[in-house]
Amino acid sequence: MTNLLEVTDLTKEYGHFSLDKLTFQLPEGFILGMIGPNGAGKTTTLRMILDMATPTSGQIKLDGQTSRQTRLADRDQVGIVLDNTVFPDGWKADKIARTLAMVYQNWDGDRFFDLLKEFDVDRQVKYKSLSRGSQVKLNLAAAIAHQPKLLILDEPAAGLDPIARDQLITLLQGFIADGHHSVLLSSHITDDLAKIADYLVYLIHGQQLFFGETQTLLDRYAVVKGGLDQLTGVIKQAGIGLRTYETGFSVLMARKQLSALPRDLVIEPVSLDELMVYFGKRVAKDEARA
Ligand SMILES: Nc1ncnc2c1ncn2[C@@H]1O[C@H](COP(=O)(O)OP(=O)(O)OP(=O)(O)O)[C@@H](O)[C@H]1O
Repeated sequence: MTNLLEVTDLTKEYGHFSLDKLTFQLPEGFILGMIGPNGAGKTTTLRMILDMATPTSGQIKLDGQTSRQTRLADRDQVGIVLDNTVFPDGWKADKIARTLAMVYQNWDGDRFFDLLKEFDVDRQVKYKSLSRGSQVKLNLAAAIAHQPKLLILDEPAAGLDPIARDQLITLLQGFIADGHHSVLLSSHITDDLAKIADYLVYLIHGQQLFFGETQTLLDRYAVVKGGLDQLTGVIKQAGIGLRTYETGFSVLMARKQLSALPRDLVIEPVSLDELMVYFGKRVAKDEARA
C-alpha cells in the first residue's frame, strides 16, 4: 500500500501546549479522521502538514516528499478546506472559478459548477451573502475541482445541515473510490466520521491516544452498566469516565478487562461519540486531581 501521508514523531511546543510525537499514516484510497476534544491539537497538526506552522521536531512525508520545498511546489496535489477558508466578500462563483483556473493547472471548471449545482449553491450570489453552509459547500467544491490527490478538511461538516452532511459523505466516498485519492479530515461530528473514516487518529491534550482502524477502536471498548451495589473496586479503578446515578452507574471499559467483572452486568457496544465523552470525563477528573 502506498502512503499519501506519513507523519512520524511530529512534535510542536507552544509553551502552554505541546503536541507529543504524533505518528500515523494515510494510505491511498482511504479516509483518515482526526478526533479529539477542543484544544486537542487537531488544527495545529493539519497546519503543520500544510506547512502553515513549523514542527518543533518530527517528519511529515506528503506523497513521498519530505522536504518542505518540494511539498510546497507540489501544492496542486492537495485540496484544502480550513475553518477560515474564505474568498473575498464580493466574489461570485464565476470569479472564483476564473481565479482558481489561473492558480491550478488541473482546474476543472465543469466539475466545480456541477458540484455547486449538486449542493444547491446559487452561483449568482456574492460569497459574503451565502449562508455559512453554502460557503462551506463552495469551499469544498473549489478544493475538489482542482483534482488533488489528497483532501485535507478541518471541520468540513460544521455549519452543514443533515442533508448536506449526507451529500458530503457521498462526495468523499466518491473522491476516494478509484483507490488513488485520500482524505484527511477533523470533525466533532463523530457519528459521520464513524460512517466514513477507515482510520482514526484520536488526540487528547496533544497526546495521541489511538491510531488505527476505526472499527478496532470501537471493538476495544464497551459500556458497562449496573446497579450501585455492583460497582466494585475493579470497576472504579479500571473504568474510564465513571458516571453514577441514583439508580446505578455506567462506565467505559476495555473489553479485555470484562472477564474480571460479575456476569450480571449489562455490556453494550460503544459509539464514537460516547467513547469521546467517557474519555473526556477521565481527562477532566485527572486534571482536577493534578
Ligand atoms: N499560533 C499559536 N500560538 C500559540 N498557541 C497556539 C497556536 N495555535 C494553537 N495554539 C494552541 O494549541 C492548542 C491546540 O489548539 P488546536 O487549535 O490545534 O486544537 P483543536 O484540537 O483544533 O481544537 P478545536 O477542536 O477547538 O478546534 C491550544 O491550546 C492553542 O491555544
